[in-house]
Amino acid sequence: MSGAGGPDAAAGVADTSPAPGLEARVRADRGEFSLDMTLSVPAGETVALMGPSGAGKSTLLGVLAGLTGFDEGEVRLRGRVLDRRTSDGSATRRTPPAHRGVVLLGQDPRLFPHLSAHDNVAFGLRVHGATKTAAAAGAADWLRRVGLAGLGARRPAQLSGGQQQRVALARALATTPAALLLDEPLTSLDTETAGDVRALLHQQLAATRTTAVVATHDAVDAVALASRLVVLEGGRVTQTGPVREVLASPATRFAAAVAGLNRVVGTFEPADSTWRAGDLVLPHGGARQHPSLVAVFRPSAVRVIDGSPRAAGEWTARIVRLEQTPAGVRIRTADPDVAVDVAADRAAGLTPGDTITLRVDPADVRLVGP
Ligand SMILES: Nc1ncnc2c1ncn2[C@@H]1O[C@H](COP(=O)(O)OP(=O)(O)OP(=O)(O)O)[C@@H](O)[C@H]1O
Repeated sequence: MSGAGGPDAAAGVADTSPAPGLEARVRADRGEFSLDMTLSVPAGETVALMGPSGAGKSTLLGVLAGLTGFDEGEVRLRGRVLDRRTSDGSATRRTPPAHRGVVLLGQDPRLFPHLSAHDNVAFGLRVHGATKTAAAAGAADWLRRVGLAGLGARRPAQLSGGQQQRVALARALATTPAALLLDEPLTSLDTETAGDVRALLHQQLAATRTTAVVATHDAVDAVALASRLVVLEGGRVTQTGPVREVLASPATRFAAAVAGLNRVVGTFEPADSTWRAGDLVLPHGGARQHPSLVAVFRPSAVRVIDGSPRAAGEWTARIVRLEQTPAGVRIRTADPDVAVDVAADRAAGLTPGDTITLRVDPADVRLVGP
């Protein structure tokens, strides 16, 4: 998208950079924990934010919403500086939450319990200056858009969790925020309801071209809602890129776990053009001779076989843990640390400490850079 109207356009210089959406450079110190990162969400796009518990996702969203202070950095929206703080604290700018054009929607819909669904949405519009008539019409229109036409008279207590989240979404989007922040918005919903609300979110974010950040623990949310994924660990960005690229080539154990993949760090042996990690040896074309390469493969691509290893891709491993999964059993092994998904009957009789022989077809393994 061109930056027509920006300073370069005024000077007659073609500007091919994306229109500025939400941009932040934030350092926030919280005793033992510090958040130190940059974030850039082009206008109209959705970025997913994933990280383990305590990584700093909520802290970042709080900073962006103006609810949480930070120690150094800047938050900009549509090119306008909302907050700025230098390390010595001498130059600060602070825009209060109500004047930022940013809406934060969390797990809890936070509806007014004494107001009907319709009035909850209309209230948001009234606060933003709509007349009573316009607010009523807007509320009715938005309740229809989120699939709640006919339920406007109900109070939150008379709605299911998913319906309440739809009302909260209608209330948030009705005011056409410059940025929408979603903090695990589907976590408290059952799988089927979460799927419905996820589809609605996707549809409405796309239709309204709202600049959005969605913090989530679920890769399905990232794939369904976002164009880019930012992985945050220990207050630092460990990987960022198009969602599917990050999930296909996870740079950390956390990102691999999110993608449901094994990520095994090994070494390239130029002498025999192999890649190895412990007893796992795979043929290697030698095209990318990094000293340390990462093998990425699905837990379901690994088989437990009888006998001793005889070929490339077969190795012995010690079981450290057995986890029940809906589809069977996940076997965890050490040196290298690998997850293996097998049917329940294949895992019968196995216990932690046992040694087993495993096999992965080298064709099912992708060797990626370190
Ligand atoms: N006011 C505070 N004072 C001290 N530490 C804090 C404060 N707020 C947050 N923290 C710490 O900051 C870290 C990041 O917390 P945050 O809630 O942002 O993580 P998160 O990624 O959102 O986690 P979760 O996925 O569990 O919600 C945690 O270690 C937390 O204990």
